[in-house]
Amino acid sequence: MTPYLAAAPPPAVRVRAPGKVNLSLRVGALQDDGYHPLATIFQAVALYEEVTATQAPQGAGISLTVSGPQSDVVPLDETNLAWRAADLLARHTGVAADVALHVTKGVPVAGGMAGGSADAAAALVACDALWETGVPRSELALIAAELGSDVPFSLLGHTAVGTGRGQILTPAMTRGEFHWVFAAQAEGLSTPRVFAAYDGLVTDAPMPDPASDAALMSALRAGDPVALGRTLHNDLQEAALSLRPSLREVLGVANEAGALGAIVSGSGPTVAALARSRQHALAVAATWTARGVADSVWCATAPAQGARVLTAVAPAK
Ligand SMILES: C[C@@](CO)(OP(=O)(O)O)[C@H](O)COP(=O)(O)OP(=O)(O)OC[C@H]1O[C@@H](n2ccc(N)nc2=O)[C@H](O)[C@@H]1O
Ligand SMILES: Nc1ncnc2c1ncn2[C@@H]1O[C@H](COP(=O)(O)OP(=O)(O)O)[C@@H](O)[C@H]1O
Repeated sequence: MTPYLAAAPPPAVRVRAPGKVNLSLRVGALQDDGYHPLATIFQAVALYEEVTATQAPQGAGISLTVSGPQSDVVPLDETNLAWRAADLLARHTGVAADVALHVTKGVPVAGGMAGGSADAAAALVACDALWETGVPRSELALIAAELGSDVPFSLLGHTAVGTGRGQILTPAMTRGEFHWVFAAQAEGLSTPRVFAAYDGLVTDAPMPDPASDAALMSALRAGDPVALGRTLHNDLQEAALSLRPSLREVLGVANEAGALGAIVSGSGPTVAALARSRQHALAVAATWTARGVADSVWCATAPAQGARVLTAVAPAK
């Protein structure tokens, strides 16, 4: 009898990368390059995007599919951050960009939680492994910064201070696990629009200084969620609220539910609430759901690891 020989699967690499919340986001005045200087403290949360990069036939180029929550509103062309990441890495290394990308969404879209940036970080790591380009992490971080200000943090993960446009990172020391709840909205907010609203509200913003967050940093080092809740800060919050006034109620309901702190996540419209424990996180989530102020509610612990390979199928020998 002739043995059945299954075709070997093509080489493929699956990577996951986390979303984030800005524990503090301090924003300076608009610069000539179109960006605002930031002093921010990023924390990666255990809500993950997954990107699978599968070797495509020579000359096939890049293709992309997306699944998961809100995948219908994610672009499928060369504007997608995962696509741009594969293309940029290929140009950088001189490799032919023949790859089929699949993105599984696990972070709210256009929610101020950097889901697209996580896709870019994951695609960089996946294509680097698939193409065996061996680009060091430090160089991947520079490529990541070309794709977006939040992308280097998604590579790094955990908790870090971000300066410059948010791309210059210094890891922060933390203790223990924090319990977050997120109230997401189906309709996102555009990051440039929120920064523009900030410019309209705040004239003469001073240069942001990471030293302003000394109390927050000591709460992180102590693993003290009560102190962390009191020191959460977001300069973009009023701008996001001016564009989406209904978020005030979302913040109010979190406070009624006993959240240790509640803020708009980055440029919004997701609202992040810090809970005392996993049980308390579920209670805050239930209150948001019962009051009908969020389109979806997500619980996640933090900090979470940065972009990393989950599985890899090697080429057939
Ligand atoms: C606000 C933050 C906070 O972490 O994230 P989100 O809440 O949107 O996820 C980030 O600064 C967003 O980073 P990211 O989404 O990567 O933005 P980019 O692609 O670099 O820039 C998009 C646009 O946002 C504005 N922008 C971004 C970063 C910055 N430091 N100053 C800015 O003014 C600019 O108008 C820019 O053209
Ligand atoms: N892979 C991607 N996933 C989600 N959105 C993407 C992606 N690539 C590009 N985009 C575009 O970027 C916008 C913001 O993306 P996202 O990272 O989810 O939000 P935010 O910048 O608020 O954290 C989306 O509205 C979408 O048009």
